[in-house]
Amino acid sequence: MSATSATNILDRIAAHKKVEVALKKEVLPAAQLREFPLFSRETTSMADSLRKRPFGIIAEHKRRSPSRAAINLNVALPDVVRGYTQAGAGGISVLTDGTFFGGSLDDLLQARACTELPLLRKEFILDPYQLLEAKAYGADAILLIAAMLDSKTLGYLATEARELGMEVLLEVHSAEEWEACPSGAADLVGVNNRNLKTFEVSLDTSRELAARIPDTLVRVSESGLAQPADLRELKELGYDGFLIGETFMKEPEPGLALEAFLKNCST
Ligand SMILES: O=C(O)c1ccccc1NCC(=O)[C@H](O)[C@H](O)COP(=O)(O)O
Repeated sequence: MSATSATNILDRIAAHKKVEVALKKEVLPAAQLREFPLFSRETTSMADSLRKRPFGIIAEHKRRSPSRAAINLNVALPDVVRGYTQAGAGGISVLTDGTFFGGSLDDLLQARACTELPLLRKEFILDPYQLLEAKAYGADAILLIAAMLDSKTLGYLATEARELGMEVLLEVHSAEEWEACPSGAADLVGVNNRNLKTFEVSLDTSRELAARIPDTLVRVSESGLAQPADLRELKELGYDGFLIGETFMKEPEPGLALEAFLKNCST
């Protein structure tokens, strides 16, 4: 996709999501989600899992994306999730958006059946209904994107997620976005290196924001991480976690790719 057509990707996703969520509420009322067996499951802390590892990687299941079209349509999700688990991931991110990323809530459910690691529901969350879905399908943590939410909605969704026992990964793209976030809304702060207007990736975003985020929060660098040396540098700057999708998913066996990557992080 060209930079021009990507200019308003978050706006386009948000417009689509509003319609999608309204339809889903008609088909499956919120009260029924609360009856799902996993709804009462005790969650696992993504923050703790990342912090206890030398390099806490949240490895992502990602078939395709607006910036890359097809990344890997040939691997089975259970193989990816089991491979990531065996390789030493600190957590797993599952993209559940269908239209733009080719994911689904069924992917999250399958992932839950394949690992005890904390699972992040990677979704464009605008409505508390999506939090109920996340819990019902096995998530331990959810993503809130500062660029998509006003401060009041962000604070409200964060509180609701915590009441359901899930942690909040709050994603920011700039210092301005971070400063505008309500305090206390995040358990983990994700600094996204991908500019969602141009799709360009620059680790300078993580470098610039590192010192602005207090070390009481788990700092996660997201997107465009392809080299173990990048992780070593960002760890020195204070990052506890690293969200990585394409680098592993573009390989025939993403789990083996993560295993090799982690070996090189420590050498
Ligand atoms: O990846 C995209 O093209 C994208 C476009 C628009 C909104 C979000 C997008 N990605 C979501 C993510 O946050 C990444 O999948 C995640 O950080 C992993 O990134 P990468 O390691 O570069 O696959």
